[in-house]
Amino acid sequence: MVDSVPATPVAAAAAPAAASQPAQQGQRNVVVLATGGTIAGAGASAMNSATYSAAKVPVDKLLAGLPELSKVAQVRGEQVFQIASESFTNDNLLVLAKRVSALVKQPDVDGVVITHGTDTLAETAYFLSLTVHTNKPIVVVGSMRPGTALSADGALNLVNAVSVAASKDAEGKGVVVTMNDEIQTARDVNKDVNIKTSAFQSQWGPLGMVVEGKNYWFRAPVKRHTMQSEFNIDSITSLPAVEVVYSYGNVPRTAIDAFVGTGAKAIVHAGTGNGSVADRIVPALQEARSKGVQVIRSARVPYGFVLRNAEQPDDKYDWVVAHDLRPEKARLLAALALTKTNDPKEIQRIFWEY
Ligand SMILES: NC(=O)CC[C@H](N)C(=O)O
Repeated sequence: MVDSVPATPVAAAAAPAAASQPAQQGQRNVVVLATGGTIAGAGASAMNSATYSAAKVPVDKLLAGLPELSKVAQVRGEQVFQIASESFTNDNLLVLAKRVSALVKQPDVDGVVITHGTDTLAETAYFLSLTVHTNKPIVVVGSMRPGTALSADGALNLVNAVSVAASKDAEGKGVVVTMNDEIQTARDVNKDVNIKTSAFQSQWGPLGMVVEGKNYWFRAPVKRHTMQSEFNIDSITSLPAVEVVYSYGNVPRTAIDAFVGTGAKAIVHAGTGNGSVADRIVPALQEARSKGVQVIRSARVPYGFVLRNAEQPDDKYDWVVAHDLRPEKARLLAALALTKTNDPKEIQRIFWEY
């Protein structure tokens, strides 16, 4: 563990804070909301690409270390949290989304960047895409190596994020993630690889690339997001409890019963294969449903998607399928759906549309 923040190649550049650099004419205004993660991490030496402390470097220092930002946009930073993203809670999501929503309403803000740990970055990005009503670009970014490491990836990822957030051509494309030169849509992207800088992947492919400050778009998202969303963070004050139960050979019903016992409103089953459910736990899920708990059938298999009434009779059991959403993203969509309805047909409609 590293107690203090050593001088870093990024931070040691010691340029004036990007926010205080003179504005270039016609520059767009981007706010960087910092939440922690490796992009704000620091290791003991340049060799420490994987052994380091996340969430150490404050946003002002991060921006000051990147004078290139002043060529891209007029940038100012805000420290919202300073945490590793595996420790994100529902409350963190609500606080962050409400701050983003407030900022995008300001006429002097053209785009917002969120710096974030990579472990749950895709969850936060998806939550923002479901709940913030705006056409302005929202970009979530992290890094796989701390700024102190050789070949650190955070500096370019952040410059790319600000560049996309400042772009007119990114308007209306929803929340995106800029890692490894790619522009990914929040809904589809996941952290699929650890250690490597090519960590963020989508089975449907990136929307485009950002190279030397210019965006190259190849496709656009078709699922509902931001302006088309029926969920709005401005009217959400808490999220219903939705929990994930992971499946495997010899799985017991213990976790399902425990979550029902602690008052879960929905259980997302991370099933094997096509979202299959072991015979031995089907009764536990049926009992949960009979007590009013929603059952959402997803898959632990990363690619493909779960079909309704394949593997299990969803119509008969009154269950919902998670489409192609990973269990952790299905948790978020189910929680938002439950703020509106308790009808599994409506919840299924929501899972098809978002
Ligand atoms: N690469 C990272 O950002 C991982 C660091 C940490 N586990 C986090 O998610 O915040």
